[in-house]
Amino acid sequence: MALIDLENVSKVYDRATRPALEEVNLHINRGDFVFLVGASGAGKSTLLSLLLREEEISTGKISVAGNDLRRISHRHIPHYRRGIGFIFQDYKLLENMTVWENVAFALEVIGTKRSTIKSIVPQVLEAVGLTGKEKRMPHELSGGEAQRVAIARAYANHPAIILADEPTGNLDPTTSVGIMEVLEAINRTGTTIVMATHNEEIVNSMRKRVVELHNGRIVRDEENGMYDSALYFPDEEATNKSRLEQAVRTAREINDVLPESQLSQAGTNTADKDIVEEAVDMSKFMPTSESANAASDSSLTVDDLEAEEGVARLARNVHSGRTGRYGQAFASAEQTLTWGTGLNAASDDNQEASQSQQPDDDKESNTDDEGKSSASTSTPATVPAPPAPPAPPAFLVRDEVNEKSRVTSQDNSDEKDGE
Ligand SMILES: Nc1ncnc2c1ncn2[C@@H]1O[C@H](COP(=O)(O)OP(=O)(O)OP(=O)(O)O)[C@@H](O)[C@H]1O
Repeated sequence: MALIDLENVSKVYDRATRPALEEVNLHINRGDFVFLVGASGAGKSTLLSLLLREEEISTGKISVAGNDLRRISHRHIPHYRRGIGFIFQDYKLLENMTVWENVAFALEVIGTKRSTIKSIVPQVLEAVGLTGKEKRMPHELSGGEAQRVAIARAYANHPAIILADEPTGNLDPTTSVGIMEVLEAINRTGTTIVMATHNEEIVNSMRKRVVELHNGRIVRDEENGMYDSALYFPDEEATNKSRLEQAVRTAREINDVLPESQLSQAGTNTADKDIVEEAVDMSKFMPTSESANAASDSSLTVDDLEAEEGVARLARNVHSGRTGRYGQAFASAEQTLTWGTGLNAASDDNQEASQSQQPDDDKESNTDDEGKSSASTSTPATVPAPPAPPAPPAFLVRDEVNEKSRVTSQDNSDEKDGE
């Protein structure tokens, strides 16, 4: 059984004229990263609300970690939610608490020991690049920093699942890259992430699984998917995207033989020109077929190569010098791969240092204000080892999901150490 299972799920809100979700079947495995896309009103938030048990399904069945959500009594809902981190578009920080307290509070309410909280909070804050900002109040943070606090809070308990509803919705593209770095790194520790988004750049760059909703129904469920679907909604833009993909593949295939100048001249009308320009732009970052073959097994496909890159490609696309779909001008990649070195495996030294170290608001962190990093790396963030989690919620222990997730995390951390 998958970690998250929806079987013929429908949701009709009171007084609604049509179902918000209709006959939805969806299976999400442990460790998956899933983008939920679709037009406004398609049902993305409703799906997340059902998973969080904020709303109840009308018909069908949802199982999360083996728990039938219809059978969870109201009294047990808070307990159920301990295994799930939730990130909102508008952060929902506690305004009268500092950064440190916001994260600590999330652990306190689930009964985590004070000593454990003292150990975990600095680790997760470091992981999201907020070391040095512990004493700040939410109103003293940039949007990106506030969202990092929200992520730290959601991840502090090392949940098996993180649900995110438009986490970059209020953020500029540069800041969004940093947020996606954090989410990607968390996902690589074994946490399943389901993220509703309208952000085309992110979806197209990261090439994760894409589930598309339309009028409450799933119309597409695609590995390494793109934001637009020419298949289902063949409007001009989607068609152009699809052609762009084709152009990119072609550019890759001929990368070795066709000079860039000739490639640039290939387009004749405006749409073609845009596509070819973008293809040329992207092809600069793509390995030639020779180097790809040398570096990997000959069965490796273009899709495989694309799927490998994720946030790095997002950063490149965002910083390629082009303006974005919404006309933004982008800063350089060096300025935005901000969240630093990730979370170190919790050595005794580290823990002692972080426990004894009082947060210092003026202390320089590797991330200053959002988008002004002192880190001068152009490589993607390293995979963090997860913090040592507090006692997991009983329902996840029962299903052994959290245990497996932690094993995966440990594996990842070991792998990273060995690299
Ligand atoms: N609490 C509610 N009561 C009644 N109808 C609702 C409620 N919440 C959502 N709906 C309706 O359910 C449908 C799906 O809404 P939902 O918020 O899930 O869409 P969405 O895909 O998340 O949209 P957006 O991208 O704008 O956030 C819409 O028709 C919406 O009007």
